Amino acid sequence: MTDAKKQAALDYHAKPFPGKLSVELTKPTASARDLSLAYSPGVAEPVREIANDPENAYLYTGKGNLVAVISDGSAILGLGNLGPLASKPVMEGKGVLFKRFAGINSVDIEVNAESPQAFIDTVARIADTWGGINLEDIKAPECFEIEQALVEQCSIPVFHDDQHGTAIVTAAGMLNALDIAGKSLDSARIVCLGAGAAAIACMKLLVSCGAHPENIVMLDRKGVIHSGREDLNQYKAMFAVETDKRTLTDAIDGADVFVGLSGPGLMSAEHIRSMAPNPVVFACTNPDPEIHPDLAREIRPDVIMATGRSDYPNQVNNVLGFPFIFRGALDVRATRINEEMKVAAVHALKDLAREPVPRDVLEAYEMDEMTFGPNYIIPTPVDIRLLERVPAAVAQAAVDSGVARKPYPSHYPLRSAEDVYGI
Ligand SMILES: NC(=O)C1=CN([C@@H]2O[C@H](COP(=O)(O)OP(=O)(O)OC[C@H]3O[C@@H](n4cnc5c(N)ncnc54)[C@H](OP(=O)(O)O)[C@@H]3O)[C@@H](O)[C@H]2O)C=CC1
Ligand SMILES: CC(=O)C(=O)O
Ligand SMILES: [Mg+2]
Repeated sequence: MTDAKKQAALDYHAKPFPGKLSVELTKPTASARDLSLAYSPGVAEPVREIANDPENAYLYTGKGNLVAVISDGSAILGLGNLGPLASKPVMEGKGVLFKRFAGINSVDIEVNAESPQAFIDTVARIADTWGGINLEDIKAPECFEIEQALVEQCSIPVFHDDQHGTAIVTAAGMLNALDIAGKSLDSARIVCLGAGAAAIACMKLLVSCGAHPENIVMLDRKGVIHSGREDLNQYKAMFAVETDKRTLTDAIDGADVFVGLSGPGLMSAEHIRSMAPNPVVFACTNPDPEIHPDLAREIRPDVIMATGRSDYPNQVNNVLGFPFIFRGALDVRATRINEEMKVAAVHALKDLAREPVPRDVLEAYEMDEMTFGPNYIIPTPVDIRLLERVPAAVAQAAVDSGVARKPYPSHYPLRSAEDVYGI
């Protein structure tokens, strides 16, 4: 970023007052009567009702439309382990996106935990008062153990966004990009740089969608994850292949697809030059991708290029996933976000990209045209149709797969993030 853009980003967060979120009141508080209902003595009535039946928390508190965004700051974007406090702008940012795109209230919680177990215990102890828990920017491999334990211990959806949100959006974009490139997932040769939270989940979901594990070469800091390595954790070991390739240079030669979920600037001009015709490059590290899109396009005019950023075409970023997935899950009071719900979200996102783009989206992006093709493989986050389609698909999948505690919402499809209660 230029110095001017860096300053603009700091000013945005600092002025006119610090931070990006605020709490608002939803009931009148002007009179003594109002206060006697909102607080003492009136507040005792819902307390008694909830003590009698915990389900009443959905009726008398904001629980049903409230998600906790929880991090330990151990993998903040691609910036690394900078700790809980430094993660707060990102977690507030996730809250902004929950509210802006899906009308979901959220509070960020940054946990200073000395171990995965301490983190699990902290979250498990507060879980009951939320509608859902969005885990964010927790590094691998700890994130896998943390998420699994919390899914098992909690009766509300627990979703590690960097794993599943990223994987859902990547899979949707990938299916479209390969289609545009005249290729298919089941025969594509895929290189994944990174073997952490996002990378492992993305490759797992691509395999569920039709990619062949033997066509995937994954790399971590030590190079190619191959069957001869003895330093692999169980998650990386799932992707170990028999190969004599050892470096990114070896692996990328002739590859159809590059997925970067690793660190900035790790893909060189030589790497992209050596890829197969019509290469698909998802350089998804934030804020600075594995290769700059301008450089990628200059070297490979035939590339289908995506990044995690808002300021270039094809934003493959979990912002297209978590607000809408939680919307659907909350609205049917799902006990978890299962594979069926994730796959439903993939297809809703993928299919929407193939429809004509509304004028207000073009205006928001200052474009005359966005048409399904190399520069438009996935919808943009401001597309209101996401709120209509993705929660509906997720909610239906939750009902069909038996994890919904309420029927498919009668007020669906949703038309506005300001009107999500169906009142
Ligand atoms: N666009 C999007 O929506 C999203 C993008 N991301 C991006 O993905 C990246 C990873 O995030 P996440 O999975 O949560 O983090 P993790 O810490 O869980 O994983 C990071 C992975 O990157 C690997 N890595 C780091 N540096 C290098 C390197 N020089 N060469 C090869 N591999 C390297 C690490 O290797 P090792 O295992 O050896 O340490 C590790 O496997 C971040 O940059 C983040 O911004 C994440 C989520 C969403
Ligand atoms: C987008 C996101 O969640 C990340 O880069 O970590
Ligand atoms: Mg993240």
